Amino acid sequence: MTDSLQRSDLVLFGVLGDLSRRKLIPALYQLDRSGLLHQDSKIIGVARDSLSDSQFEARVKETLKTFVADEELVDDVLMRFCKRFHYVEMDFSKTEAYQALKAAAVEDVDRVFYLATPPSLYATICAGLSSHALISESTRVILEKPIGHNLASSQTINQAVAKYFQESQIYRIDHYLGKETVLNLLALRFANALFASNWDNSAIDHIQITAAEKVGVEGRWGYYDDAGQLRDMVQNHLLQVLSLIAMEPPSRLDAESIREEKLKVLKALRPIDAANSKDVSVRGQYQGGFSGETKVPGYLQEEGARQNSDTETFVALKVNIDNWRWSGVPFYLRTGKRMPEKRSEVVITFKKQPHNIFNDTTADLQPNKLVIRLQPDEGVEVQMLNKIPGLGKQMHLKATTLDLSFDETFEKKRIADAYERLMLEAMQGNQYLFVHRDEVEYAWRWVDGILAAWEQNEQPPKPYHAGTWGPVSAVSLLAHDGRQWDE
Ligand SMILES: NC(=O)C1=CN([C@@H]2O[C@H](COP(=O)(O)OP(=O)(O)OC[C@H]3O[C@@H](n4cnc5c(N)ncnc54)[C@H](OP(=O)(O)O)[C@@H]3O)[C@@H](O)[C@H]2O)C=CC1
Ligand SMILES: O=C1O[C@H](COP(=O)(O)O)[C@@H](O)[C@H](O)[C@H]1O
Repeated sequence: MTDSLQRSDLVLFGVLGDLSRRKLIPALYQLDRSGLLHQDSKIIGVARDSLSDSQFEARVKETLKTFVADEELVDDVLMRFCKRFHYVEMDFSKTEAYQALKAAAVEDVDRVFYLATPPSLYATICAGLSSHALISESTRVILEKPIGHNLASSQTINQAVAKYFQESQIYRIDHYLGKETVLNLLALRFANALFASNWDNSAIDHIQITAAEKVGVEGRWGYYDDAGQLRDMVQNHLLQVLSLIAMEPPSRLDAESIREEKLKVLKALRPIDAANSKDVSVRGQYQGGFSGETKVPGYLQEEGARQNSDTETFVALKVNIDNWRWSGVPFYLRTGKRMPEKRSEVVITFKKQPHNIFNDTTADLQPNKLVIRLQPDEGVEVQMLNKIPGLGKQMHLKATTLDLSFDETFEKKRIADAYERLMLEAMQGNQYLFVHRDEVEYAWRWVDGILAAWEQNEQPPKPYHAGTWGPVSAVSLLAHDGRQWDE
């Protein structure tokens, strides 16, 4: 399988960090196990701890034992995988330290630099690489999110990186774009005439996008308190999902065509400002409560918490897209920590039939729904009405579900983690699952407007108990329009 693969080597900055341990190293291992790493590809791990190659190898093995299922840890793959690694100790902020990397990266191959570091280091790292002639035309750089804290800081980062890399060399990660089910949105929309012809305001009543997490902020209070749920989840993941659902059909399945269409959606988002933010946005912050059976602390009682923080851990928004296709179709977005369950899904509610000929008192003509379960239990379901079998003049209807679970339909085929797909695509030089600079900046422009409105209107987060679906006002947001969240 590796014959058709392009060789590229990976340099992983921040190889000892949380993201590398939990996601990147396990994902690279899985790619190797699936025969998707070129046989000669090398991985250089870079961080500032002083470790010999054998100490580093022990860390890699320990990471894999923790984050890869026992039955997937195969001895010969593990041996091959560890042989690919080399560790370089360096302080990223010191220009002279890049000499050590230069000495390790002697082969003349395509190279991908993955910056799994705080974004404040991106410019410094790019400058260090450049000063040691480690960047060529074929070099690519992967940037982790968040790209900045607002529009201004994201522009600063993007400009700094652009001094050293062309846009075609920059791969901005949004890991939702690597999820199997998020990609399936493209198949669902553009491979099925059934949906393609019903995908606008003539057929759709409204759309809900939920990304609920059961966990709290865990050990990430420092980072999270500075960000909040709007910056952490809406600015990137939810807006990317929304863009894929709302965009016009791209003419080709390539980076340029898809990104152009997503960008048009971002440009068409109706601003949320001080005049409307109280009507169309809800902020929440969790208090103590229960996660399943377990009692859990509130946000302000988490380890490392600063008292009186008014950072939101929940956001609900009513979003309008001001264009021809979506005029009059609201998109309701919600995302939060410490929800009752982990669930990300898109629910498309179609319009009701204009007239009921059935005269069935047991069921009014409930609208059809298309539910796209992004995670867990990945799948697609269509809710529709059917006749209950039976003789008699009177027809009785029943709400029924056509449920296509990926697990059953595709015979329990393993679903690859988003980072596996994204690293594979970056190493192969395919940019279509990565975010263009303009998308990042338009998303920030819109999000900055919401943040400014919250500040101007003094909209503090409303409390909700851990283990619930957010503050009551999130329910009112839809109730006000005669709708309710899909549970
Ligand atoms: N963790 C996650 O789940 C997610 C993380 N991200 C993003 O990924 C990036 C990395 O996050 P995460 O792994 O959590 O962060 P960590 O702080 O856990 O890891 C950062 C790594 O960079 C190293 N580092 C930092 N400064 C220097 C320096 N000057 N010289 C050498 N090494 C340095 C750290 O070394 P040391 O330990 O010595 O400080 C560590 O190995 C961030 O941009 C984050 O926003 C995005 C989505 C999810
Ligand atoms: O980027 C992030 O995403 C995770 C949620 O990702 P998921 O794939 O588990 O849905 C979130 O927990 C984290 O706060 C955020 O930074």
